[in-house]
Amino acid sequence: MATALHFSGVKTPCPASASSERSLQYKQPLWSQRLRFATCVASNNGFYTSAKNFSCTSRVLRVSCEGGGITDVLEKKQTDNQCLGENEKQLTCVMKFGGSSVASAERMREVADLILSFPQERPVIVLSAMGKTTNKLLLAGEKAVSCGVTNVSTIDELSFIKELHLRTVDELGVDSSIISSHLEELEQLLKGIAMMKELTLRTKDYLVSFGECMSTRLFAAYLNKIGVKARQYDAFEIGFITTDDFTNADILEATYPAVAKRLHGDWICNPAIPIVTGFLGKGWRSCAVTTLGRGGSDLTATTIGKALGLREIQVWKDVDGVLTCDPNIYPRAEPVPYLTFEEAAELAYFGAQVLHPQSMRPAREGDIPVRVKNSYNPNAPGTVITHARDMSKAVLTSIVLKRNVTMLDIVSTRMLGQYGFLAKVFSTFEDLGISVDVVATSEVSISLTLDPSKLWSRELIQQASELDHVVEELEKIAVVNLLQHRSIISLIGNVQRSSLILEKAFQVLRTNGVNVQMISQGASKVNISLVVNDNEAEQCVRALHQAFFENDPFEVECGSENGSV
Ligand SMILES: Nc1ncnc2c1ncn2[C@@H]1O[C@H](COP(=O)(O)OP(=O)(O)O)[C@@H](O)[C@H]1O
Ligand SMILES: N[C@@H](CC(=O)OP(=O)(O)O)C(=O)O
Repeated sequence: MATALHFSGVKTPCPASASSERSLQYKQPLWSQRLRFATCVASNNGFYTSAKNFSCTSRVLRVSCEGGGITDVLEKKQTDNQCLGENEKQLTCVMKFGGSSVASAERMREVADLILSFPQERPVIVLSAMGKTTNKLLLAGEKAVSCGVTNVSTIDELSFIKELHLRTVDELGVDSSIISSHLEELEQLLKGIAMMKELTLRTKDYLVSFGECMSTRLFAAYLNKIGVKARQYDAFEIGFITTDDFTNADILEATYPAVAKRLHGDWICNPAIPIVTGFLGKGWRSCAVTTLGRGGSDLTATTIGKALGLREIQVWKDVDGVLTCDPNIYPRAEPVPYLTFEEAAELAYFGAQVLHPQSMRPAREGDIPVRVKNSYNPNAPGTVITHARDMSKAVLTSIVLKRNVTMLDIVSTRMLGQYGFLAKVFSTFEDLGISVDVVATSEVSISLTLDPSKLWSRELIQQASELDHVVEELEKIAVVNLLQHRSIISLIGNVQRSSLILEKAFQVLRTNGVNVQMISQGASKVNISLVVNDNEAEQCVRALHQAFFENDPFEVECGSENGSV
């Protein structure tokens, strides 16, 4: 049945006219009036016709129909799934907003408006914790270990988190009961840590989960308050099944069908925008809350994208996309318009904080484009990451820096031609559970770097003794030189043009008096890695950026037409 459209926002006066098109402006976002789920009908002096071309942006509804003037616009209310049009039965995309995008009530309002400005989408929203909440929670946990139970309530970071979330409740005008039990439980947990004088990896994951659990509840409540039907989900309750590697868990295959069933099923039964906690999962054996590694909400988003076979995965950040280098090292970094999954994965793995290292895998497997956008500057085109792109003109795409890397030079004590040397070296690392980043070998020696993220997840003292242990084990078969405070500079680009890249890179490094201690061209064909001293690394990145992206006479001299030099 057609009923008059009662938007709570005030319509701008719009006299009846002979025009076949009407634009109506509303104070409230139209989406919040659930117009998305309505069939719009235009009335021509009492004769109702299905509106042709019914479109709306956030606050403007534009309706046109054949056969004369429109005097009113009516909607057919949707009450249940029977009313979902065939193409409305699918969610369309996932939009992930990182901590910087939801750092305050004001930012949450802007993000809500941003989502509503895509009325054609039926998105799944993934959120990180507000601002720097995850860091604060970890610090609070560390302080709790030694501060004594009675002092827990005075931990600065706990006060900060409480104040931030309660202020956000107030400013958004939502009910504080949606997060009050979480805040109480958080304090109890910190008291538990203080009592035990211990913060295990498992407890760390449970502790940081409060950040995402609260941000999603706040945001869902706000959407519901402004009339946009939204439903909050804790990822660990809807099928995000992971390994039990606390602080760095991997998503297991069972996740995809479970998440699809839950989100799709709920949408079909009772459509409401899903608001899902990023970063969190549930260990398959422990059944405890796990986390996917720092920045893991990107992986949550791509996992949902693949699970539901969505059209696009959007990750909204505070930068205009993936940039030519870290803007904190060199502010003149430029957005990269297109990347392949392989380039993006390599970039993330080698240290570009902008994407989680594992996040490209589900997107690549599902062949779903990932768009990296700026929530502070939505009009910027951002970066589109797909399976393939035109590489004919590509030389260098981005420069990435990974600091504080440990390098090992391992020289066999045996004669040339001794088989099994490489196998012995790598089995030592396997036994110790340490992964290796960059490798260069000759018949009797290996230089390699150790993945710092695997070491970082351990206590500092443990790290030092693990390194001693590595050296001890390797010294049974080789002379080992442990070199710390190194950096890996990764040149992500078209390795088909490696000679050109290397020629140019080495000229820059020589001019800057930098000695490269190791070089490796990965099998991926998109990455050349150079190892230099930590204290020279940032200067190298800036000089390389200037040479590759800012003044380019060199390419004309060295590059040949077909790309090989
Ligand atoms: N190559 C790069 N391109 C874009 N941003 C980068 C790059 N390297 C480092 N960054 C940093 O990554 C930040 C965005 O990632 P992150 O903080 O994880 O975003 P969010 O919390 O919004 O998901 C940027 O603010 C920027 O400082
Ligand atoms: N809050 C988590 C997860 C995350 O993905 O955050 P962000 O999207 O802000 O990088 C972290 O800080 O690691």
